[in-house]
Amino acid sequence: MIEARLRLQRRDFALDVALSLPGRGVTALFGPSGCGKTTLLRAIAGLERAAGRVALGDETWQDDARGLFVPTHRRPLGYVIQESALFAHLDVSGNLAYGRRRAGEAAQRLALEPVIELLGIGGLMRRRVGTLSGGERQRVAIARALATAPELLLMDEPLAALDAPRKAEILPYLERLQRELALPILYVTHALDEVARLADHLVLLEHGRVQAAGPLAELLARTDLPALVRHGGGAPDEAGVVIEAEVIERDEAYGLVRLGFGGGTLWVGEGPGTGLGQRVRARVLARDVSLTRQAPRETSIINVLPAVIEQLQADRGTALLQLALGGRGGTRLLARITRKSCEALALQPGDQVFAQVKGVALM
Ligand SMILES: Nc1ncnc2c1ncn2[C@@H]1O[C@H](COP(=O)(O)OP(=O)(O)OP(=O)(O)O)[C@@H](O)[C@H]1O
Repeated sequence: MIEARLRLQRRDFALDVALSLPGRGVTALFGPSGCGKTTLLRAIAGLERAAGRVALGDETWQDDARGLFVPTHRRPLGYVIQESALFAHLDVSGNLAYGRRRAGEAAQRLALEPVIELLGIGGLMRRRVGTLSGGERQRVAIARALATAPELLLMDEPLAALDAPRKAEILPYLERLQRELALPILYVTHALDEVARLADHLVLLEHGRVQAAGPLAELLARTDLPALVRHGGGAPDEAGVVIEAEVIERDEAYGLVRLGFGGGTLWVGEGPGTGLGQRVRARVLARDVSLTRQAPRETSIINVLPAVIEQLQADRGTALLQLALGGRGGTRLLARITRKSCEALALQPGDQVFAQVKGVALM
C-alpha cells in the first residue's frame, strides 16, 4: 500500500490529496495539463517539499507530525522522466553500473540479467548512449532505474517525447513491467490509450485534487467523469471501457477469436497473444457501440449483446449510456449515441436493450 497525504501551496496552484494506492500493479495518474501530476510524483519522491505524510508499506518516508523526512536519495525508488538524462561519456553498461553503485546493498545483490532481458537491451550494452534511438534510450533509462532495486517505480510521461512508431516499440516492454514485476508503478500520462493499455488502477486529478480513484475498469465505465468522457471541440472521443477477458474459442477459417468475460462474449480479429485460454485486455470505445430495442436481424455486426441501461448522461448533441451486459452487475460497456436517437427510442435507465459492438481493440 502506498499512502500519500500531501498539501502544497503555490501562487496559482494548490495540491491537496489523500491517496491510498495499491502496493502492486500500475497506477496511472491522469488529468489535464497543469492539474498537478508531476508535482504529486515529485512530492512522493521527496523532490518537492509538500506538507503531510508519505509511506510505502510499513516504511514511512515523510511524516510531518513526527518531523520525519527521508531525503530522496535514501528512498528506494526509481524515477524515469520524459527525456531521462543518461551519462553520455559512458556506454549502456556503464550507465547501469553507475545507478547500482549509487543505490544501497539491495541493488548490489540484484542480478542485472533479468532487467536487461526484460527491457531487451542485451545487444546495446557496449553502445555509447549518444548512438541510441529515443526508444532505446528510454528502455535503458528504465533499466537503470530498475537496477537500483527500487521498491517503487515513478514514471513521468515516459513516452511523451517519442513519436508514434517509437512509442509502439516501447509499449510492449512497459506491459512486461506491468505483468512481471511485483513492484508498484506510478505512471503519469495524459494519453488515455496508454492508461487503457497499461494501468490497473487510475487516479484522476483536476486542479490539484483527486476527482476519482479506483480500479481502471470501474472508472473507465463511469459516465460522470469529464476527464474520461469529454468530447467535442475537435478532441477525439476516447470514452470507452476495458474488459479483461479470456480467449475461449477460435475460428481459424475467418481469423476470429471469441473472448469470454462476466456477462458476455465478443468476437474479435485474432492477433498476437490470442491463443486459446490466453488472458487479454480489450478496449471498446463508446462510439463503436450502438443500441437497438429489439434483437437486430440480418445485421453485419457480429457482436450483439443483451444489456440493461444503468446510467444515462446527455449533453446537447449526444447521450452516453452505461450498460451492464447480461443484466445488472454484469461487465460494463459504454455507448455513445446521438441524443436524437436516444429520445426517439425513449431510452431510460432500467431498460433492456441490445448493444451492437462494431469495434474492439485488443490491447
Ligand atoms: N517550479 C514551479 N514553480 C511554480 N509553479 C509551478 C512549478 N512547477 C509547476 N508549477 C505549476 O504548478 C501547477 C501543476 O504543475 P504540474 O507540472 O504538476 O502539472 P502536470 O499535471 O504535471 O502538467 P503537465 O501534464 O502539463 O506536465 C501548474 O499550474 C504549474 O504551472
